[in-house]
Amino acid sequence: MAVLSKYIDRIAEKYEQTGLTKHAFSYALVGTALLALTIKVTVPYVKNLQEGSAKKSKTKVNNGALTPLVASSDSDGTDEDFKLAEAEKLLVAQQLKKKNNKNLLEPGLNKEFLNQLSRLVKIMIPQALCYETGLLSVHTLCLISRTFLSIYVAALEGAIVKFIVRKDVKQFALVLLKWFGIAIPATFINSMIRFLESKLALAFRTRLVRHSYRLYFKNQNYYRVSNLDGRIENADHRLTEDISVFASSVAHLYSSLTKPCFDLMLIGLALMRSSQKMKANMLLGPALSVSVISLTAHILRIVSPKFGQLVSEEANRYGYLRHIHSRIITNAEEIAFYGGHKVEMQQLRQAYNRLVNQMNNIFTQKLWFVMLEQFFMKYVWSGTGMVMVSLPILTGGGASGSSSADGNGNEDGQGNDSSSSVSERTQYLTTARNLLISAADAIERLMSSYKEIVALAGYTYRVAGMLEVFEETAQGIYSKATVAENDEMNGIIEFRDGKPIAKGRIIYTDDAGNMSISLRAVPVVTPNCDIVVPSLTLCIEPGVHVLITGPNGCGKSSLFRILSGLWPIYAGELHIPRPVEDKPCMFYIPQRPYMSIGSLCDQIIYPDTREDMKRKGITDDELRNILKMVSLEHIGQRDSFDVVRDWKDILSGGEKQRMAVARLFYHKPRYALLDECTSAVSIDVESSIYEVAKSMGITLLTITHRPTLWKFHTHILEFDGQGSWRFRKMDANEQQKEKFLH
Ligand SMILES: Nc1ncnc2c1ncn2[C@@H]1O[C@H](COP(=O)(O)OP(=O)(O)OP(=O)(O)O)[C@@H](O)[C@H]1O
Repeated sequence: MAVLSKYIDRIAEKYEQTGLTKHAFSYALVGTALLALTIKVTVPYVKNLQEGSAKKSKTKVNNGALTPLVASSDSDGTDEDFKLAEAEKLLVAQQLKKKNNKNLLEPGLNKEFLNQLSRLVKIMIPQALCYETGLLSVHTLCLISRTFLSIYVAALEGAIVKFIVRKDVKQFALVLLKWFGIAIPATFINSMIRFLESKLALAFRTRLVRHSYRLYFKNQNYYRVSNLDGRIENADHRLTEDISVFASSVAHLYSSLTKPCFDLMLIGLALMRSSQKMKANMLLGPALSVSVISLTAHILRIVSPKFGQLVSEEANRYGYLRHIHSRIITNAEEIAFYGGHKVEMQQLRQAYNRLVNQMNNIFTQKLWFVMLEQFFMKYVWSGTGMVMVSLPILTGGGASGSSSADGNGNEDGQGNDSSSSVSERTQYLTTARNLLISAADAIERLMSSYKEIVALAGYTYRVAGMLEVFEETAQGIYSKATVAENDEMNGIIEFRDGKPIAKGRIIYTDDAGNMSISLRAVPVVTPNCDIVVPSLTLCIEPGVHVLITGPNGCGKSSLFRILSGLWPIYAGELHIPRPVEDKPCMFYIPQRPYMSIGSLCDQIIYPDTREDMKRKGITDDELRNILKMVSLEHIGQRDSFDVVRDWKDILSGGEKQRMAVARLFYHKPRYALLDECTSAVSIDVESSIYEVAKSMGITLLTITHRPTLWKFHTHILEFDGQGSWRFRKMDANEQQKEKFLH
């Protein structure tokens, strides 16, 4: 810098000889620098504008097609970027549409935030006397002790400087020793504050997690939230990441709000006391500092970006990125068979790019805000602090008298007086300076906690929103963006506030003599409110084995979802026998069986636990026998019942289906809902499975496309795919259908 200015000076001198003054030269230099800066800022902006309009015109020419036209002159890289940007825009548009549909408030420091926060606080601190309030009390005690220690340390440092100025070695050594002594409790309390903050965050998180897990598993909410309701995209992210960040920021905010408040209160008192000692005006300094701080805080509040919204959007995008990753992991084999890595990678890149864009946006907004914040806090406040500290000395009663005595070069006694007053003033100045630094630090933390509060609003919105949705879906209140009300539905589905009302009833029968399942005018309606079958009325008695047929998408599996209570019943009545302990009424087996985490035994008894199995008095030998019934005895011989393996990957498709049937034989329900559950099992094993099931007294409701299974059924329910259906007894010829087909 110095070399540069010398060089500029020399050039200016040269030009002075030609008649150009130094002033004119410096004006020209500053003007050129400003012009260069303006060009640097405006040119990229104008370029961006031009590119934006060029892209717009490109898409217009394409007549609104989703993929934009690719100009032949463009390089590959630009085309790729352009396509990604377009795909990203589509994603943004989709999310915006969803947001508009949700019609929810944006997160921020408002009444809604306070309401949501108070609801969450009640969950995190359920009683006045609990583990959390204990932690909070100890934490508060530590914070107060820390403030007292800071004031004491500031006073000690003032005394150290006083004894240095007085050249009093003995006293200096004594105070220094005290200063070291106090360091031990001070550092312990500092570390304790951090420890308690982490413990508090974990305690809050645990309460929230337990509460939300309870809700998540209430009334099959884990299914309803993702299948029947469209408000929460990634429940897993909200249940893990968001709750954790929310709990940490609440705990952090507690200490970053309370400690500065204590600091300010006690430091203010200490400062006033030391001003009083100096016989100066006690109120002038605090009044000045309060007005400067409130003015700067007001300016900062006005110009502060909406961090709450920004953080919430970032969390959304991060959640989406994780969602895509987990989809790829879940469907890795299918994607690999299709060779779909290009499409999947593009989707990942898009999701990542959207996250990066949002993060960049936050960084840019933070850059200018932090600059202004630092300017106020580091310079404006320091200046005010200097004025505050000097005011008692400049306006104080004792100061001027002693300085004039000093100046006149008085006798020894007066000389001693003046030197002691100088050391007193130095002590005051050092103590006041230290206290002011602590106070400034406290105010800075208070101001930055505003940002934290706004960010917390974002997390509160996501966590409280999740709990709200869980509570609603548990009660059967769903909201889906794709649901549209139209005239055709009016007779069947009733809408209130744009949401469909499930008016149908499930009635559990306790009559041991009537164990039939009956549907009375029940419509089959999808979660999007599409009516698949307008009205279904039938009665299935025990021993009435029903074969369900019809074209794809006609509502066969949907009927099972209604019977199992997964989908709401919008009208009519469903009568089912009340499930009694140890004997479920219905047991559903899907085409793609689910393998749980655990041992071979856990697979067979799912969803029972080992304790349930013991209680029912079922032995390992019986399990072996069940495995034999489904021709899986080799698995039982290969592994012990207790060995834990990844059964999803170890068993073949057919073996997994047979394992699912083993569960049926273990539970022995009244009715079995079999949804193409033996499609990968060989025909001979399949036939023996059906025979065993019937011999166990299980009534079969089977969806199948295999004619070989017809003979095991007595009735047939046929859907035509247009909403009509027929339920009738099968005739003898139909039962022997397989023979006719051969
Ligand atoms: N979760 C869902 N959300 C919205 N619509 C759904 C959902 N599940 C199924 N549907 C729709 O409901 C209709 C009936 O589906 P269902 O699964 O009952 O068909 P299906 O008769 O079992 O067909 P397939 O023989 O192909 O298994 C279909 O049009 C399907 O698109």
